[in-house]
Amino acid sequence: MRTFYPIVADLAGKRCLVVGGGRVAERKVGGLLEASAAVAVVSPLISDMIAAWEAEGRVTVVRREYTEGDAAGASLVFAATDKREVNERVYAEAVARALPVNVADRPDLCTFVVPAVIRSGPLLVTVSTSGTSPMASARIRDRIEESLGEGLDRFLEFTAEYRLSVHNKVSDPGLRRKLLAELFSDEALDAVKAGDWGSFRSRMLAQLNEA
Ligand SMILES: C[C@@]1(CC(=O)O)C2=NC(=C\c3[nH]c(c(CCC(=O)O)c3CC(=O)O)Cc3[nH]c(c(CC(=O)O)c3CCC(=O)O)/C=C3\N/C(=C\2)[C@@H](CCC(=O)O)[C@]3(C)CC(=O)O)/[C@H]1CCC(=O)O
Ligand SMILES: NC(=O)c1ccc[n+]([C@@H]2O[C@H](COP(=O)([O-])OP(=O)(O)OC[C@H]3O[C@@H](n4cnc5c(N)ncnc54)[C@H](O)[C@@H]3O)[C@@H](O)[C@H]2O)c1
Repeated sequence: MRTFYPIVADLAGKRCLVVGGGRVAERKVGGLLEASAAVAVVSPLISDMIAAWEAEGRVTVVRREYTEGDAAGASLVFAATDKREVNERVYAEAVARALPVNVADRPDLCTFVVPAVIRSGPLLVTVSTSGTSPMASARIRDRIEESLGEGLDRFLEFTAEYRLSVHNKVSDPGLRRKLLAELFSDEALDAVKAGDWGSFRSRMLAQLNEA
């Protein structure tokens, strides 16, 4: 089995090439837009969603078949056509340019795979089966999402601010660790899941005041 290395990439403003404009390409484009990438699609036909993103100026579409050279200037390359031979040519160009490449119908050729994700504010949970079982990744993601509940984004906003205050106010490393451990306790996460962490928040703020 291949063992992948996980990274969380900043693609804001980076040119990402998606070859193909169908269902799979649309999912990849959607994920790239969430990360504010500069997405270029090359495909004779595109889905309605990709056309809508193009109309909003969020995606550049070139309506023709892929030709060698399309990957110039890209940071990431996605081969997502329904033609195995075209996907292989996209792969070959990306490899020749030493670019990371994802090939929709060939996990063996992917130099990176795309995980199933949960986003909540700054939180990003990613699930991968190392290319072997994508639907399992999606279902396991769903289970994790259920276990977290809603409202984590606001809690994480609070914890980021609280953490900064602790760092600014408390110099003793032992006390810092104690305050932060309590902030990320099971009790807190359970209260967030129940949608009722107001009293927990007040208690934490009072503790910080006294520290
Ligand atoms: C997680 C997710 C992210 C995303 O795409 O954004 C993703 N696939 C998703 C869904 C999904 N994909 C497929 C089905 C139908 C059921 C099935 O066939 O199993 C479903 C389920 C559905 O549609 O619900 C079919 C499929 N997928 C691949 C092949 C090729 C092959 O295996 O040969 C085939 C067969 C095509 C054929 O029939 O020929 C390959 C890949 N798919 C991956 C990612 C990478 C491995 C991820 C990992 O490590 O786990 C990898 C290797 C490359 C890549 O695409 O990056 C996304 C979840 C979306 C969500 O968030 O809900
Ligand atoms: N990785 C995944 O998550 C995943 C999931 C399902 C299917 N697949 C595989 O991905 C591939 C695409 O599936 P789909 O459902 O998006 O297909 P689709 O039929 O919806 O779309 C195919 C797209 O490829 C474009 N295309 C065809 N020839 C082209 C060329 N020469 N240059 C540029 N674009 C070209 C078409 O215009 C069309 O937009 C299939 O091989 C499928 O087996 C992968």
